[in-house]
Parts: sequence; structure tokens; C-alpha cells
Amino acid sequence: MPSQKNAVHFGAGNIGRGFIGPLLVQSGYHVTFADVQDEVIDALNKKDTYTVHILDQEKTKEEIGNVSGVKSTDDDAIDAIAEADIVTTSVGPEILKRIAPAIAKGISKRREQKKGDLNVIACENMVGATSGLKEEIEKALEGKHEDLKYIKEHVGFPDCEVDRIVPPFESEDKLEVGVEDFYEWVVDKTKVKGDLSGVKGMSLKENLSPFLERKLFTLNCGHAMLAFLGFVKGYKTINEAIEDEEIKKITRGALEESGAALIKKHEFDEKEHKEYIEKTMTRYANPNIHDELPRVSRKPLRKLGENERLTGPTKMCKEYGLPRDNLLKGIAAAFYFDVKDDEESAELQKMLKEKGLEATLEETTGFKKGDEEYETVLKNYEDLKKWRK
Ligand SMILES: NC(=O)C1=CN([C@@H]2O[C@H](COP(=O)(O)OP(=O)(O)OC[C@H]3O[C@@H](n4cnc5c(N)ncnc54)[C@H](O)[C@@H]3O)[C@@H](O)[C@H]2O)C=CC1
Ligand SMILES: O=P(O)(O)OC[C@H]1O[C@](O)(CO)[C@@H](O)[C@@H]1O
Repeated sequence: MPSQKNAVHFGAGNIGRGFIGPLLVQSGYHVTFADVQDEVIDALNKKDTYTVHILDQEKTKEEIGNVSGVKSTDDDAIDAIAEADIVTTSVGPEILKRIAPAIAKGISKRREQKKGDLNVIACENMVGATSGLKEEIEKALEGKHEDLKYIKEHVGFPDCEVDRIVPPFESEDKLEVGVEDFYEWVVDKTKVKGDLSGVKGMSLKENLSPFLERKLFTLNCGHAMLAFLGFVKGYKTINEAIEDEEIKKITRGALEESGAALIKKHEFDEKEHKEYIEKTMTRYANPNIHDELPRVSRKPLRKLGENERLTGPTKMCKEYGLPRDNLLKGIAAAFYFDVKDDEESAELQKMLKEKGLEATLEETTGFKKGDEEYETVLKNYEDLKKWRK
């Protein structure tokens, strides 16, 4: 009998339980979720199985078994890494540095126990998430030459792109999760140690960047446009926002703008990219998915950042001398995002109050006074005032 393959997944949240965890289980791994929420960890250990609802036209279910939970801050997490064949994460970009020390300790233990190859893959909405995590792990092992040598020889750190819409799911059962049918997981093949071809749903590619930029500057870009513009008009959900013809038109326009730049940069087939945009618009409008705007627009300071989903495609359009009017409407709308329990939203509103829009715009997006983008966002911000109810 083949021996049990083991995976440790940091973050038993929506993407962990609804996307990466299930794919690993279906590929024959026992998945140990490492999280900080006791309730979720206890439930995983008590039940050993949970339901994933596929929220498509026809609603189906998958039962996911062979799972357990550990506290990511306990030694149990380190022990689990020592026994793992793969470590994945979906904790949010800002949490990666917090989990790096535990992964470093787990790697050190593997080296002592002369364990074989391991791959660590950060599945976050971010360019270079795994590379950043690798840096943090190496920092945690500074001066430990044997561990660093072991990493070089035995630990792969491939960056990746993850795409599946998984909002919080209403259920009495803490573990149940609701997902769209669509998913895409593209992993940088050139950085893998050993063989990951047995992982179901993982697409190994030599050139990750076009896939990553296509996803961030399309799915995430349009989602952010809908969420920020929808918020200005007082809508609560993505479904409400996309039903508004004005918002829908601007969002589609933004995807066409980012699409034109992506086609130029990555030489995508024009017709195929048009279809990709249409498919993305259909995914947003899925009537079976209830997605609240504050989730999609969460952490606005990160989302406004250079090379992120709105500023990134805008800059790319500029580089190729292409229009970016719709994208700049989405950027302007982001400054209206005001949700008290979102720390970054509170920080953004504080900046606006204390420094004013001009300085905040410069600080968050990198657009400078005199740039066409800077002036247009200021104008758009004024124009959006009439949208507020
Ligand atoms: N939900 C979605 O539709 C998508 C999310 N993503 C990305 O996946 C990542 C996670 O997103 P979600 O699953 O939606 O978030 P989530 O909030 O549902 O899950 C995050 C999980 O991480 C856990 N966590 C926080 N600190 C931790 C720590 N120190 N150690 C271990 N676990 C910790 C939380 O308790 C939570 O269970 C983000 O980077 C997001 O950008 C990517 C594609 C789609
Ligand atoms: O932390 P992030 O990037 O906001 O992740 C949550 C996100 O999940 C998605 O719905 C789907 O990837 C995004 O468009 C959304 O913003």
C-alpha cells in the first residue's frame, strides 16, 4: 500500500477549506489545517470531514474527509511540517511573515530527520507571495548554515496564481463552505522540487507571470471596480452592483482597458481574451453566490498599491499609450470606501481627513501631482459625489 502523503495548509478559511484543501485531499493527501481559530481547529478534529457546496446553476456537494487541525502557533504545526510533502497557505498576504518562523522550524526539523523534498506554496492574491515567504523563512534561519543549505537542495518555493470566488458561507456548521464551480491554480514549475504532477487541479507552467497578471488585472480588477463603485452608490452585494447598468458598463470598460494592455504585453490571443473577460463578468453575476462588498473591497490600502489590481493595469495601459478612463473611475471610488471594522479602510479615511485627498492619492497609488492619472482621479472623485445617496 502506498504510504499516506501529508499536506499542511496554513489558514482554514474560505480558500483553505473551499479550494486548496479539497484539491489536496482529492489528490490523496491528509490535510492538516494550521489556523489560529480554536473553534475551527476543534471542529476539524472532531468531525474529520466537512461539506463543500458548489454554487453553480445546479447545486452540488463534495464531502471532504481526511483532514485535521492544529494551532499554527503550537509545536504541533512544526511537527506536522516535519512530516509533510507539501505546505500551502491562504492566510492573507500580511500574515505570511507571522507564519514564517513556524515553517522555518518545521524545515529545520526535517533537515535533522533527513527528510526529502518539500514544496512551500503561498496561495494568496499577490504577485510573488511565495518568494516573499521564502525571504521571511530564510530570515528566520539567519546564520543556520545547515538549514539554509538544506533549503537550497530540498525545499521548493514556487509562486502561484489562485482563482476561485469563495465568500463566507451561511451555515450553522463552521466548516461548511460555498464555492463557485470555476477554479484555476497555476504554479511556477521551474521552482518546484521533486514532482507535483499528482496534485489535482494544479497546473504547472514554465511561465507564471502572464497567468498571474491576467488573473489579478482581470478577475480581481473587475471585482474591485464593482465593489468600490457599488459602495459609492450604497449597494451591499456584488450582485446588486453588477445589476446597475452604469457600474457594469464602467467595470466592463475597465476590463477591456486592462485587457488591451495584457494582450500587448503577453501577446494573448484577442478573441480568447475577450472570452476570458465575458466569462469573468458571468462569474461576478452568479446569482447563487452572495458576496458582500466589504469582503471584496477589504484592505483598500493594499488594493490601491502600485502594481495591484487597479493601479497595476492603469500603469500598464499608460506604458502602451492605451486608454484607462474606466480604471481611473474605480481608483477614485476606492477613496469613498468607509467600513469601520476594516482597519485599512479606517486608516484610509483617517489619512483623507488629516492629509486631504491629494496627499492620500499620492501616498497610496504613487501617482504624482501633474500626472494625468492624478488629475483624472481628483476629477472623478468630485464627479462621484453625485452618486452618493
Ligand atoms: N476568498 C476568495 O475568494 C479568494 C481569496 N484569495 C486569497 O486567499 C487568501 C485567504 O483568503 P480567504 O480564504 O478569503 O480569507 P479567510 O479570512 O477566509 O481565511 C484566512 C484564514 O487564515 C487564518 N489565519 C489568520 N492568521 C493566521 C495565522 N497566524 N496562522 C494560521 N492561520 C491564520 C484565519 O483564521 C482564517 O481562517 C488571501 O490572500 C486572499 O487574497 C485568493 C483567491 C480568492
Ligand atoms: O484579500 P483579497 O485579495 O481581497 O481577496 C479576496 C478576494 O477574493 C476574490 O473575490 C476572488 O479572488 C477577490 O476578487 C477578492 O477581493
